[in-house]
Amino acid sequence: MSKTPDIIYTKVDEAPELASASFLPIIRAFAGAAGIDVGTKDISLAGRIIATFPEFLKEDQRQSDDLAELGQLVKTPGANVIKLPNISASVPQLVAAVEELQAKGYALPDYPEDPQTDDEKAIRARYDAIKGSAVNPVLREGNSDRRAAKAVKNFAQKNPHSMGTWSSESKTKVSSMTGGDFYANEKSATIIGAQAGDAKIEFVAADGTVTVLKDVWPLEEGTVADATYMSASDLASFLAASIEDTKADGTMYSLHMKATMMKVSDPIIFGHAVKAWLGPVWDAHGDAISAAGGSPNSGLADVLAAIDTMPNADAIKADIDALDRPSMYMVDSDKGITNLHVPSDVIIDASMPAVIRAGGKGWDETGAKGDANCVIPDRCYSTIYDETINFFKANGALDVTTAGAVANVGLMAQKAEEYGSHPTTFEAPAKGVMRIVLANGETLHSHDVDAGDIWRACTVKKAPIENWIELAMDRQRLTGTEAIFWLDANRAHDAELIKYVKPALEAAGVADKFQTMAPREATRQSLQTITSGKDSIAITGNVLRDYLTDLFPILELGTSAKMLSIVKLMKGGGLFETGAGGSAPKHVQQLHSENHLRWDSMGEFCALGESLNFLADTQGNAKAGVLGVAAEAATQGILDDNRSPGRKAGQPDNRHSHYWFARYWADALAAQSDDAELAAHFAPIAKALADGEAAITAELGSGEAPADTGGYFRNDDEKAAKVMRPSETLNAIFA
Ligand SMILES: NC(=O)C1=CN([C@@H]2O[C@H](COP(=O)(O)OP(=O)(O)OC[C@H]3O[C@@H](n4cnc5c(N)ncnc54)[C@H](OP(=O)(O)O)[C@@H]3O)[C@@H](O)[C@H]2O)C=CC1
Ligand SMILES: O=C(O)CCC(=O)C(=O)O
Ligand SMILES: [Mg+2]
Repeated sequence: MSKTPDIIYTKVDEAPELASASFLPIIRAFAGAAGIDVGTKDISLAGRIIATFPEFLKEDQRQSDDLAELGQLVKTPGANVIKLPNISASVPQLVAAVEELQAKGYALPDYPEDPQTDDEKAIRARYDAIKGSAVNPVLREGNSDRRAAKAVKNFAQKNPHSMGTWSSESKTKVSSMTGGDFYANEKSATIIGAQAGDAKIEFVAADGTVTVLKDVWPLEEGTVADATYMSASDLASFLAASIEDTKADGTMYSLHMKATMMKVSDPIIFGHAVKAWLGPVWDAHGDAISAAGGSPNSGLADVLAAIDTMPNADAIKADIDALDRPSMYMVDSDKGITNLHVPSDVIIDASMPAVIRAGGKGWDETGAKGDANCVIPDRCYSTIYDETINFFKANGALDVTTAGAVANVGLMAQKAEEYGSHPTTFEAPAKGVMRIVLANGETLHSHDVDAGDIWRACTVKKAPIENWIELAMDRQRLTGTEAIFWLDANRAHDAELIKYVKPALEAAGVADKFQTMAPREATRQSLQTITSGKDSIAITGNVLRDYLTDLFPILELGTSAKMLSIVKLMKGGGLFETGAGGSAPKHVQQLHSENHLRWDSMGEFCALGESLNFLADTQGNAKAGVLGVAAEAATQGILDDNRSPGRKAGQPDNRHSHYWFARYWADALAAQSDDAELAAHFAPIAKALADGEAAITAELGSGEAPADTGGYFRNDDEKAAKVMRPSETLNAIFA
């Protein structure tokens, strides 16, 4: 068996993958000089699709299941993985990726939108496993430590990004249900003694017939197990009312969900919103639209495309146009893409901070800026956005130049909480009872449900909870700052967690260093703390980890892409995620049309330094330590000299920032005295990089439209290398 590389750098999609075409060869050249082997694993959407269907493909088209291999590796002490953001695909994205691969000669099966035969159902199940957030939960075998490196925070304070102004007159608000939601119906318990073992999830129909929905659901001792549901009829009433409410306010309508991460429940909720928006048109034509292949769960775009194929398309569209609706928050007003078009276009962790950063503003169909009604049906976490908006209305926008930082310690390991609930989420088939039956025959939780109610169960295991509390204690001790457990004693699940947290803090004698507050109160207090220039640590569950590590960085730094994002794996390895941001589809479009890549690799720079230092610490690899310290100096150099990419074609872009990173890195290695061999090796490289500056920056170009990388979901490696490594002078230095 071949040796596992010292560091694994993931192959992903979209902008970060394009950036890798330029940056990875540089990393390999530097690491190679120190005898460090950097391998790759393909976790891209296209790669995962190809790995799933070998029997449809020619021998030379097949590829290994790298995600599964990586999923094993992260459970070993030697793991050292740099994980870039990958696509968590909605159905429209998945279908587009399959179509691109088919056009490239991969004889993949079509995605069965409406599977009928057993074969189609089996194919659909295999595709569904690729859908949504299929990667992160597999790799996150540890809890999350996300924060801005000191240098990054200092840079943001000295170079504040643009922020919209907040007025106390703003009509922007968050709207949530007042009952019947997941928050209202949650039940939670900790598994003890004979309750442990394989549980079942069952649906009991009104006539007593029992259907087993999940046969083997292992629940270990100490696991916190929850169940809850959202009433479909309460949701529908709420959505209809929220449209009227938006009209009365004179604002624009927007819906904010996480259809990628919550890949079962949230597309259903999204579908309800599409149906509510279409109102009487859906009532009249819904069945026919469905028969024509239109699925509201896939968004308004999918429904409109189906209508286009119908004989009475014009009449239906006229009815839609005639609806009395408020204005709509747009994803792209130039292209007519509404908030309801595609479920993956408006992802709450990025979309709500965008509205808040802009001073509560969105853009409507005409491209006009205005206030928005931000509809977030469930109340479990919507309060954080509501409170943030209230805070800025009362106090004005955050002053970036003086604000402190909110770091996050997030409970994430082993598919913690809601983000692990996909296999245990069900739409109730009829009126009846949903229940969890334990190994000992006891019913743990049960709910009376109606047809269409969205019921889900989820768990968090004991070891991850204990590890999370320890991580929180470590971070608090190392920083000495305010530290808040964002837990709501009135919420069933949080109350179970508090039973772990309180005694653990008391046993360690540090209870006085921590506070526990419900999300709304914790939001207010954290905003007060950073407004006064101090720092806070938010210790949260998995969903708030996701939301807060975009919300605060986007307010404080302008983007979450610059965050340090460390996952201390529970088996001893390290997973270094690059930033908290996504994969920025807009950036790819800009590269293709203008040959400018505005992706900022700051997240990769930070992760690289951490990964090398981790290699030094865990493997006693002194050369890795020298490279790691030098990489940190290079990151500092990028910040000090403002070498990050500009947004517009013609400005220095991602490729330029990699040149500068290489140069600062080589300078630091040449200048250090801990390793004479490395210093001698890098001295001539540093000189060549400096001497070549004029030629290299000219060759790197930017703004010579268009650029062809040979694909969107699957680039042609040679073409991508040509676009992303256009400087012969630079390439020759690392040849
Ligand atoms: N960890 C992971 O694997 C994650 C994956 N995703 C996936 O990414 C895709 C898009 O997600 P979405 O949440 O819409 O976010 P985007 O990737 O579109 O990011 C939102 C905006 O943030 C800015 N941004 C993000 N990263 C960078 C960067 N490195 N450099 C400069 N600017 C940056 C860009 O602003 P501007 O356009 O103004 O330049 C961008 O448009 C989806 O497929 C999603 O599933 C999302 C989150 C995390
Ligand atoms: O896995 C995903 O889809 C998104 C993850 C994410 O947004 C995060 O962890 O911040
Ligand atoms: Mg996120």
